[in-house]
Amino acid sequence: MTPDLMEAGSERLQHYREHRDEHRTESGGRSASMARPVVAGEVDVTHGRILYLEDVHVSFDGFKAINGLNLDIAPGELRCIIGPNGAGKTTMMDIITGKTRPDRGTVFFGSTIDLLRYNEPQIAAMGIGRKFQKPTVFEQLTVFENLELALKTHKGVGASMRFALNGAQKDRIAEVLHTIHLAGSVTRQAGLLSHGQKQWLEIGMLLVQEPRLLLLDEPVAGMTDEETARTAELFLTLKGKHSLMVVEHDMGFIATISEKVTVLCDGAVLAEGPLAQVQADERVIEVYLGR
Ligand SMILES: Nc1ncnc2c1ncn2[C@@H]1O[C@H](COP(=O)(O)OP(=O)(O)OP(=O)(O)O)[C@@H](O)[C@H]1O
Repeated sequence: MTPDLMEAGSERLQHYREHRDEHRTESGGRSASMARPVVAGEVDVTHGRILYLEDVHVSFDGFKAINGLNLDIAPGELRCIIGPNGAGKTTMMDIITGKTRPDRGTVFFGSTIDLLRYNEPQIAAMGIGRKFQKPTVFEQLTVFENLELALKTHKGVGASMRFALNGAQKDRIAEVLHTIHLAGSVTRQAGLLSHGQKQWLEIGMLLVQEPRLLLLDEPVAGMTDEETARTAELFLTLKGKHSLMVVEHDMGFIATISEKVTVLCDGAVLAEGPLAQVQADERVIEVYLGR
């Protein structure tokens, strides 16, 4: 790039920054299309939080699905979220990932990024990966091709397979293959994998994108005991390098991986702490564990 072009670019950026606030909407500046794209490296965790929710509310036709939710997650933490059916766990993840807009409240990624100003693709691109309960790998492609596609799509070259991976990208895929226990199945068609392997592959497809925060919805549902144990090992390996929020009903799995557990009920936090502590909480026993 020539110095002229660089100068013009930096002027445009400066102009955009100066006028950014003028584009904010009445609803607290939540016009996602006007938000400046954020790159994952910019997430400021110096205040000890990668995710921060305060007094979040969402109603669906008058029904309060999320009702004054407060939650924060530390960088590198592995947080387990439990709660009865309808507690608001999925809705909470929908809010964090930009799928659902809250009626009010604060949702921050690090201490500077107001997630309510961004849309779903922007939030994914800035480093929040989400894994839904059902695996959604590309069954006709090989394990390697699935990872390659996830990496290329994330890097913005679309779904094209024409672009060759560079050395660092190949290394990243090799590292992820090892992490998800699929290094021996590189050329295997994804459709031929077991349910557990498909789940790991989908987690791998998120990992190649190097997310800061991973939201995982019932990751061990339908897994064999052995697959569940390996998934626990996997999550313990990921902890520290990534922050993880795991929503799960399998209490054995929670007991293996958890440090701090948050119990949601009626759209708010009912209890929070070590598993043994929340399991002994009368309110928790009443609404959830004692059912
Ligand atoms: N789009 C929607 N329209 C109307 N009601 C909704 C909508 N999404 C969620 N709800 C309601 O909000 C409440 C919370 O639902 P949510 O799916 O978040 O709970 P959950 O804790 O994930 O439950 P589960 O453990 O069964 O998955 C439920 O009563 C649900 O019926």
